[in-house]
Amino acid sequence: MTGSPIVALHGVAKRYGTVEAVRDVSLSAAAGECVALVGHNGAGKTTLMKLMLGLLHPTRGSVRVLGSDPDAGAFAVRRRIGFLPETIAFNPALTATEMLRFYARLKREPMRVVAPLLDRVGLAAAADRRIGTYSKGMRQRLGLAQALLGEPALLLLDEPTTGLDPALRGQLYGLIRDLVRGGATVLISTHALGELEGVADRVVILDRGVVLADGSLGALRRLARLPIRVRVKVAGAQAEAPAWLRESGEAFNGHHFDLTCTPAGKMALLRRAVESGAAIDDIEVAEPTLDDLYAHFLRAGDAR
Ligand SMILES: Nc1ncnc2c1ncn2[C@@H]1O[C@H](COP(=O)(O)OP(=O)(O)OP(=O)(O)O)[C@@H](O)[C@H]1O
Repeated sequence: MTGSPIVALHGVAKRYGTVEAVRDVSLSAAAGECVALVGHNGAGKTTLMKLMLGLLHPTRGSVRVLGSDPDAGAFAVRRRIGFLPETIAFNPALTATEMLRFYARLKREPMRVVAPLLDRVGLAAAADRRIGTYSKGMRQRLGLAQALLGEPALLLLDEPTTGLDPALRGQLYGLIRDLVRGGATVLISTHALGELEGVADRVVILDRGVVLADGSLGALRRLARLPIRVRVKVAGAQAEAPAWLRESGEAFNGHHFDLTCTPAGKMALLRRAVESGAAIDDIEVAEPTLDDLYAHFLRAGDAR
């Protein structure tokens, strides 16, 4: 990380009455970094974003955004932040152009930025249609255009892919990657760790207000050391399979054996299977998925 972080939280807690929504959270995001906040419902993702926006005051700890305390609410800082809330309600009677002009005025941005922004999010052709006629994906893209007003240095996107089909999700993540390449810092909250490959530089896994893990997907995979599953299909009957396979694998479905190995042991296992020659018909290797990784950290959190 170079320079001072764009977002820095230290020992942050937030209570709503008796509910401890966030407990002792420390995290940071550098310029040009995409950080994902991943957690189930109620994990504290939205609360963290609201703290970063200065909409909430922490019960404990410190929050710094773009070098300032967001609680102070300085306009110069707020205009450099873009926010896409989890649910955004637009006036259905207005067109996208009218709506975005309204938001541009609030952010003191010139009207000339509106048309290029709508083009950037793929809404140029529908710019003068009433928002009431828009699909969920189109409304979400309009929400993103609103968040992008003023070329923000920091973008907070609260569950931006909820309700989007896989193609639209891919487009949204493409846009996010472009913004990050352009130097913006992006924080995305999501339930779906599986979507983040190639998008998030870092992932912060949250559960019930606590950070369970924080690192790149590669680092989290190394930390979790989840086993690799290998399914071996034998050519003949299971009883005639090579002894090493019968001893170390679990017979499955008449012609298969299921085995697990560590990443370091994978090649040795595959060589052994290949050396068994015609006795083995096929080998399937299933690396742990991101959903497996997420489940692992949640289990580890439960055990604490
Ligand atoms: N204004 C509030 N008053 C009381 N409790 C609240 C308030 N806002 C949030 N909470 C509680 O704080 C906890 C964290 O909520 P938060 O909305 O931050 O989670 P989240 O991870 O964004 O969840 P989701 O994925 O459902 O949006 C939850 O238990 C929630 O019920």
